[in-house]
Amino acid sequence: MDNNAPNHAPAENPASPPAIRARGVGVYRNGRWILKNVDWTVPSGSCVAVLGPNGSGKSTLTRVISGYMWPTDGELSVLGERFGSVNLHELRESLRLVQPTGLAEPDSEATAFEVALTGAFGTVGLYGQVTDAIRSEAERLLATVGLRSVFNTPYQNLSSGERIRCLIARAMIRKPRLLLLDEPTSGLDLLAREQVLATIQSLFQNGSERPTVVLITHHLEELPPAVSHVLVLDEGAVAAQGAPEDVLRSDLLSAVYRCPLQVVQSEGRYYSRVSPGAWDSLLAES
Ligand SMILES: Nc1ncnc2c1ncn2[C@@H]1O[C@H](COP(=O)(O)OP(=O)(O)OP(=O)(O)O)[C@@H](O)[C@H]1O
Repeated sequence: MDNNAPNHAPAENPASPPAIRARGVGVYRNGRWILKNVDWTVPSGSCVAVLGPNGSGKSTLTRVISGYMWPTDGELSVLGERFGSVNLHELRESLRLVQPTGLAEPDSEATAFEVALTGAFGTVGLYGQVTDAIRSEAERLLATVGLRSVFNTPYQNLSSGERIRCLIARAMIRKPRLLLLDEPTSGLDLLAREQVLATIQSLFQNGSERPTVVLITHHLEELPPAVSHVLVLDEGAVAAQGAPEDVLRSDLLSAVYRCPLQVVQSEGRYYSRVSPGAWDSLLAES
């Protein structure tokens, strides 16, 4: 990796502990390190992105942060609580992980509204007592993510983009302090992708109760302008981290993605353009 790759951790605010603080975090599985020596600090209330190609360790890092995978090495604190001395069950009450296809799929016959309501109880089905306050919060959140017109549509009939926005509304109903979005735009067409990105951006424009958001993605096109810090992973290690304008550089990302590309910036968004003639080198035998 380029020795000039930026490695700027965001400044820590002593008044509020960082949402995530990793020091030398590593994960060893099946005879190799799938995450290596990760130092990373995420300020509370920020929107950050984890970027990297397939197999670079993004999901592993997400699993570690959400307490579903235990690090082999290093120190990790999430929401001010240090792993090893915290009750993970209690910590998970304050964080939410949203994935297009998660382990716990919603009841497909439940309506979008009912799926959003289940977020209040952290269950797949709707078993708890639904109060008026929970109902009105679910309605407000579904409207915020642009799903007012499909309130009563069964989840199974929602489009892929509508489903992920419904899951974001579901995740937000308990006002999590940390929201992990693992490739929320995976498999979406352009409009659906932009609607999800607009949803994430809107979390940062509305209200003071916004959570810290960690967005995991392969593509720099999928970073909303709210992203203030980017962690780039390559083969389980930190390739670079810092402000988007410092990290989303053509040379750095060409090296990480093993593909000559040019990064174009426009109005807070970033786009990659594969360099003309790159295909010749991509098909060259090694
Ligand atoms: N439990 C595990 N045991 C062994 N190897 C694993 C385990 N989980 C992940 N890996 C390996 O670790 C590497 C990183 O995987 P991970 O899923 O974190 O990458 P990723 O960046 O999320 O990839 P993608 O973008 O394709 O989802 C891969 O080579 C994967 O095969």
